[in-house]
Amino acid sequence: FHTLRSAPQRAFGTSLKMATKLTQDELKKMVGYKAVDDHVKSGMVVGLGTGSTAYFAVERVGQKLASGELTDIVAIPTSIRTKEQAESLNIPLVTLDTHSRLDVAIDGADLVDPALNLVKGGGGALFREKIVEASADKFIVIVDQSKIVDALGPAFPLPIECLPFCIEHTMRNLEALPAMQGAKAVLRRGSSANNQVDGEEIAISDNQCYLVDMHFDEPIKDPVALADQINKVVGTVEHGLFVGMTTSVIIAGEDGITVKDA
Ligand SMILES: O=C[C@H](O)[C@H](O)[C@H](O)COP(=O)(O)O
Repeated sequence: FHTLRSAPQRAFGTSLKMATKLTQDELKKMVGYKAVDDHVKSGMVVGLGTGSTAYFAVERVGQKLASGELTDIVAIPTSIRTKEQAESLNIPLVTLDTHSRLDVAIDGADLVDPALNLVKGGGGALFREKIVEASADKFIVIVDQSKIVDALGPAFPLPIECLPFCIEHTMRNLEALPAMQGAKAVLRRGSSANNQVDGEEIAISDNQCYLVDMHFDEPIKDPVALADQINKVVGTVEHGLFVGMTTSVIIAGEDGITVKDA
């Protein structure tokens, strides 16, 4: 997973300062555990996110099921990797085909703006994340302070999952969208948790699709318009803009944990 994430680079300005007190993993664990402790109750249908932060939420669900503190939980994973982690923890799994409504979904994010809009998909899991999280009554986002930005855009590229067929044509059409503001499309290469291919091979998503990362020089002015325009490009499957979906964001910062509600 970490190697797949290496394609888009994030600026870790604030987090380096925090790391002198708590490591990045300790911060991720704090918010992952808190999200489960605060929002997951026995009997719920729970969406399990993907990534290095969501990992700790999945771990916590597994712990609480094993101890008997939680019972009668079923969960829906948002990637093959999360499915494998959940199975290793004996978390009972179902799918959207049998459970179309979830009580809660918990996941990380690559960027969070002041309106709690997100960029997701740095780990390539955005389609399964979006279909699951759009079906949840509550969507809880867990991040460390480094993911909080004034506006989506330059701090982390926007991933778009696309069908492989004539990918260069689709990339040109994405670059030409008015709300794309001249962002440059880059086909993601390198390892993926799914196909375990290293080097210059094109990264393949869990859905056997390609990932195109849109690199912005300036803040995205209108995420709603951009999401709408991307959805109309033939050849795209889903994009990493999660607009108007967040219920709460739990943030680990140098002064402890804060919660922002939508
Ligand atoms: O595809 C990956 C997901 O959208 C992740 O939730 C996102 O990339 C954040 O991952 P992490 O918690 O590892 O920074």
